[in-house]
Amino acid sequence: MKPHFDHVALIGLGLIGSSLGHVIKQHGLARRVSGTARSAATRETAMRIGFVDDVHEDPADCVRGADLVILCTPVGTFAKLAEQMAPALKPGAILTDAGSVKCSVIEAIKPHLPEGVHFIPGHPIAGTEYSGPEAGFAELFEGRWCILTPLPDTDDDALARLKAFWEACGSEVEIMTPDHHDLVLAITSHLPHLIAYNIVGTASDLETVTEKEVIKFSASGFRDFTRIAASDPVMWRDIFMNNREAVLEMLGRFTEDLASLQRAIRWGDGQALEELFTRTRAVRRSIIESGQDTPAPDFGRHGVPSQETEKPAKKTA
Ligand SMILES: NC(=O)C1=CN([C@@H]2O[C@H](COP(=O)(O)OP(=O)(O)OC[C@H]3O[C@@H](n4cnc5c(N)ncnc54)[C@H](O)[C@@H]3O)[C@@H](O)[C@H]2O)C=CC1
Ligand SMILES: O=C(O)C(=O)Cc1ccc(O)cc1
Repeated sequence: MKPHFDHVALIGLGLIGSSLGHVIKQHGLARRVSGTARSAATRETAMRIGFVDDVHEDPADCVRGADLVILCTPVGTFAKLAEQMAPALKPGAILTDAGSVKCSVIEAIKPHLPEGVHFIPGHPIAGTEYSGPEAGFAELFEGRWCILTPLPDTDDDALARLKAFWEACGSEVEIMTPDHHDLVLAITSHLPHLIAYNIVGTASDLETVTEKEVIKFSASGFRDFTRIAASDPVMWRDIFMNNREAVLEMLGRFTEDLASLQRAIRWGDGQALEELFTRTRAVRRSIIESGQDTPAPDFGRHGVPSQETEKPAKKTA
């Protein structure tokens, strides 16, 4: 495939950054791929696996001369990274991100944007509960959606180039406004994670049921929740801190609906339960028919679930 960009810079080399490195290399989408990571261990791992050509500790060194820069760190880091990178960004470069939230990301980055840099927020709806540089794989984005939320003044040509890049990574691209993105993802991704974190937390807090029993008798429903609740704590802390309004709106609706289920159980209203369960089964069928149900393949399971993978390098005096 003809390179889409000459030089791509990946800021953050976890699941998303390493998967992008792999797919860019596999399909020859760039002549050179640079990466930033805070720790020497992550930089060494990235070079050993070979999904980048060079690594840097300083994000400004990484983006110098790059024509596509992709932020792949937790969304709470974006403002500081944008400030650090700004003086080194090349005029005409495209700056994008993979963050799971869009409105607050735009607010965080826009004040630092130098003149002539095309900023196009993005979000691949593709992931696993694994994190770190060993979790990535080239097929992560295949058949998955990637949402782009261009700003009113986004350059058409830059948008077309970024869209073509994501398509070459295997994704289908959908364009929407940042507000709409945050509302849709609040119900389809953020709330399900909150519910998973909550139910696994509740189960582990139960005094009358031992942790051993929770593990031993976990039916597949609970096990599915534990997979989601093993997702990176820092990444998800940042998502909830940065999509507050939309998550609270959806949580309000969710708790109202939960209360009506509680009422149906209390008053023995089996018909209400059956009607809802029939409706939800149809939703599941539609997802299967749309082809969005394929789980991430096993080769995406080499990272680290449920713990931060890269600690910042200790400062030496
Ligand atoms: N994990 C998933 O399933 C998906 C994640 N996303 C988004 O993509 C972004 C990256 O997520 P993952 O790759 O999954 O996370 P990850 O935890 O696997 O990787 C993030 C990397 O960034 C590093 N990092 C943190 N702060 C940094 C800083 N200030 N400077 C440099 N590096 C720093 C971390 O140490 C880690 O190595 C997040 O914004 C997340 O919301 C989007 C789609 C799916
Ligand atoms: O592993 C899962 O179930 C996910 O939901 C992955 C995921 C996590 C965060 C995103 O912003 C998009 C996709």
